[in-house]
Amino acid sequence: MYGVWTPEQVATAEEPVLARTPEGALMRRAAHGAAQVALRMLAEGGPVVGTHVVVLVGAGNNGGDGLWAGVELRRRGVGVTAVLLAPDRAHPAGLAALRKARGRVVTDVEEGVAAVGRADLVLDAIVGTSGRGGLREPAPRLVAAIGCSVLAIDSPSGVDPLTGTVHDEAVTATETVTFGARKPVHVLNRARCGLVTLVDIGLGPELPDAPVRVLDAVDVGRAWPVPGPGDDKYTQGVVGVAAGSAVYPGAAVLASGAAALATSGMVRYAGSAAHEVRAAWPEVVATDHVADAGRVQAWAVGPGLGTGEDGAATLAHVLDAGVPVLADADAITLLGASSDLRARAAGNPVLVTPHAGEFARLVAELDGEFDPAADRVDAARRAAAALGVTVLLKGNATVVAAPDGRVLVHPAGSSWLATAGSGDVLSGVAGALLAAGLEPWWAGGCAAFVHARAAGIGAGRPGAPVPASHVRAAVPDAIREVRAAALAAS
Ligand SMILES: NC(=O)C1=CN([C@@H]2O[C@H](COP(=O)(O)OP(=O)(O)OC[C@H]3O[C@@H](n4cnc5c(N)ncnc54)[C@H](O)[C@@H]3O)[C@@H](O)[C@H]2O)[C@@H](O)CC1
Ligand SMILES: Nc1ncnc2c1ncn2[C@@H]1O[C@H](COP(=O)(O)OP(=O)(O)O)[C@@H](O)[C@H]1O
Ligand SMILES: [K+]
Repeated sequence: MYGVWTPEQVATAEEPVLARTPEGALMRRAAHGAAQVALRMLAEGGPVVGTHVVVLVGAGNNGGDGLWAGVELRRRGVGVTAVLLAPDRAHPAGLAALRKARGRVVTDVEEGVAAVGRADLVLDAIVGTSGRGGLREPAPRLVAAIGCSVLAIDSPSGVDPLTGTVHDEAVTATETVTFGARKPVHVLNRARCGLVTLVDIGLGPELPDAPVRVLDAVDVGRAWPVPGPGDDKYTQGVVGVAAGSAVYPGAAVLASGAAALATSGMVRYAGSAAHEVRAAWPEVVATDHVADAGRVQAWAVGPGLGTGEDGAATLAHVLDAGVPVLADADAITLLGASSDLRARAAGNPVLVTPHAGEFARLVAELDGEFDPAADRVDAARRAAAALGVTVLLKGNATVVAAPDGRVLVHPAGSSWLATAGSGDVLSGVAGALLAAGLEPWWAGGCAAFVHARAAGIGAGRPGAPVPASHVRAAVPDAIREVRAAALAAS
């Protein structure tokens, strides 16, 4: 597990470190780390001596990092051109050092555009953690001229460091090198950051508890339920899947199957697709109504359920059952439209798994601002607090927010999971984990992790779509992988 800190928290942590280190030392540490990454990137194309790097230098300390990194690159025989976007405000010491190292300094925008066009590598030192809003001219013109690899210093300029949202013209980095701590942009917008390298500049002891965390394979493997010698099918937790429908049985079949593959206890199914579920998964005990389903340790409710009276009655039944509940799809729409159902869920171990559209319906009747497009971590956290349930907001970066404020982010490796039915697979996996006793925040985080890995494995070789049934089929291999990681780490 690793932590992610807000730019504000990182700035606060920097203060005491700045106070006890010689002036400029922290920036030199950061710049040294950036230069190492730049040299590695250059070396991938052959000898670094004689290559040409352009540093886009903004007005703040981010520009200072870029200038000092340029100084180190000059010492390694790299040609360096610094393009100053705000010539009067470029970091004075860094600029003087680069001039001394015989780096070229350009202030004319046309000259800068031409230099960018000839570069082997661009260092984006336009703006870092203090960047706000869209890039101001002339930055967009220079960014638009980039045609080679880019190393973003701290964060890709034009992408909000706190939320990962993109404003107009922004840098798409091949790699990003960051300092002291990862910031939200690095997990919320992987596509813009590329590979992220973290350089230690000694902030560790000064950082508070991480407001956002990211699970790794070892965490997930350690948390995954494994039956012991004394276990039987009941003691491992029985999961009930309340999904439909006879017309569209796919959701029920996908969710039930995923539940059967995720943990080894028992799956019950209740709903109008009982016949189809039984045919596809003979091990699932299927009935038509939740009232006849028998005892379960958690319910996964919603996919294909319908949003009419029957669906509402089913949801009310499972929310009153006194066991953890995973609510997805139609169950989310029903919750959003009924304060009575929301009251039954609040304060209980409930995990809701909306995509963007379902999230909007879920919070429609709540007071306050919930805008995932502006800040998905904040939106999920507020929704979880307001509803008193754990919210897993789906998307390229999945956010899992508990009502007590804990947040996990799972950055997807690719976007192939955005395929019909893959959410039903996630429901089955997460429901099974709830039944096995994981609390909703962990169940959501572990399910999202294994779901994404299953998509990668199910696709076979990377670079092609993966249908939801292949994602489901790859769940056991994904579990094997995280368990192997946990065993290797112990
Ligand atoms: N405090 C320190 O000693 C350290 C700071 N570090 C670096 O310093 C950075 C933060 O430095 P600063 O706080 O000076 O701020 P930045 O350099 O991130 O940005 C501030 C400057 O960018 C301009 N700016 C803001 N938004 C803009 C936009 N949309 N378009 C164009 N220009 C924009 C502002 O007017 C201001 O001049 C970090 O990202 C990191 O790279 C590192 O060197 C580590 C140590
Ligand atoms: N752009 C994306 N990149 C990666 N994963 C995505 C992206 N968009 C959606 N997903 C994931 O795909 C799944 C889609 O779920 P959902 O929208 O409920 O689909 P369905 O209802 O068809 O089953 C979720 O796990 C979600 O996090
Ligand atoms: K930058």
